[in-house]
Amino acid sequence: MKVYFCGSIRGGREDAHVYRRIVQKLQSYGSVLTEHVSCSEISEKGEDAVGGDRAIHDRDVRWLRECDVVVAEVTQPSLGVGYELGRAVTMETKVLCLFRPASGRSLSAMIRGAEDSDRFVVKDYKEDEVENVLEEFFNRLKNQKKARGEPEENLNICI
Ligand SMILES: O=c1[nH]c(=O)n([C@H]2C[C@H](O)[C@@H](COP(=O)(O)O)O2)cc1CO
Repeated sequence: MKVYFCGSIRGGREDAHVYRRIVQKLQSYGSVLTEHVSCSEISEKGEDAVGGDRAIHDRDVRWLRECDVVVAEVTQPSLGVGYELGRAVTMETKVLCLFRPASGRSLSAMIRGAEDSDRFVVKDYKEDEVENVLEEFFNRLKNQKKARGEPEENLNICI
């Protein structure tokens, strides 16, 4: 299974340690295409990519098309993450958004209001619960897949 992880880069790197924790857990489910988002070496300046921002955008949109599921940490507001989520909705890819109310922030209505408890799931959580929240989500996906009689090794969760 291919997972696309979204987290803030130019929007601010305050939550990079949480992204690391999420990506570590996601790697137990499959390959994380955007592992770099969780790297402590990536600053608010973003990646120093050959081809610049165009190359970053085109690669990420290609990965979005390729992935089976999108997981986004949305506590730190980020234009790029919002854009990725909008593109994922259009592609009809399954999305999990994770938000920490303890931050004192209020999640955008365009994310919270997109929740449909199926294809677009928004979950409030506390940092120490993150592995359990992911486990619950991926177990549910597995069960949905089983119910549809899909083969175990191809966890394609675009419903
Ligand atoms: O250098 C980058 N590399 C990259 O992959 N992104 C993608 C992945 C992140 O989920 C998202 C972050 O967007 P932003 O930088 O606007 O916070 O955009 C964003 C940047 C910088 O904008």
